[in-house]
Amino acid sequence: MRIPFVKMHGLGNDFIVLDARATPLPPLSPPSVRALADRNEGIGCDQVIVLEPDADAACRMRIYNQDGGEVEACGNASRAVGMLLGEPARIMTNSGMINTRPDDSGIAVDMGEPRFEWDAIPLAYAMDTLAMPLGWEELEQPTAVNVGNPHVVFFVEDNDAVLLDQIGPQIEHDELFPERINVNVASIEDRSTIRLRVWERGAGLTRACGTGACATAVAAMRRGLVDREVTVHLPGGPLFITWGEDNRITMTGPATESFRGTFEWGDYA
Ligand SMILES: N[C@@H](CCC[C@H](N)C(=O)O)C(=O)O
Repeated sequence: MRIPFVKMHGLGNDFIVLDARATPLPPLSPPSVRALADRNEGIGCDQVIVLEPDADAACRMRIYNQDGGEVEACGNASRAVGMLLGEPARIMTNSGMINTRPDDSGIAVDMGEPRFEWDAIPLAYAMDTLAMPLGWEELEQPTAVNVGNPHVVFFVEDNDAVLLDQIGPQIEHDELFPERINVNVASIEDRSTIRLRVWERGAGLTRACGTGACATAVAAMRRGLVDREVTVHLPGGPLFITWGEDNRITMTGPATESFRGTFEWGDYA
């Protein structure tokens, strides 16, 4: 059985998008996701995205990290799927409904409301005035933010100097985070500009992370470091983030289709 796919990216955070709205796909096992995502032997991507029918939305978007794990949210994939759908659209995810609409600079996504603590982290550690009681080198005073998926954000003088490929996996797998976590290191440039690098749970260093940009922006806003509209510069390019009076986050940025193709299901099942 040959399966069609669309290869897409948002600022270099890349996806294989499988459309199961009209024709259901066989269930995707973690080994199948890992094989598809493999950059040497598969198609290659950071996340595999599966679109399924949904009674209340244009589709249900299911998100699988490169390591095979299914997760709740993906900002860049939301813009990519929003671009595929074209019109303003409602997309159901494992963390709830999001809304996308075409915009002059790409796709704008209403990402919903942030939460600054959650069950996976003791409240005391989520307070941004406290240092983590752990030996995470120069990283301290984290803010824990859930924007559909879990993030921890560290503000440092120079985020390019942080050895994120080494410390990122340590924090991702720290016993403090039983669900594991996305790790953001950010530097404030001025009241409307943030530089950000992200170690993504289940995918490692990526060129951009949309939910990471949202989490970092609201963490910086909550600390009073920036205004309520910021540009977050990631290695792959900028995202524009606002946090409205209604407590909702809007993310705006580009989405790109790279190519389309088909693959033989049996090679990846
Ligand atoms: N790249 C994504 C986030 C994908 C999921 C994340 N790695 C997680 O495990 O929560 C984005 O653009 O938000």
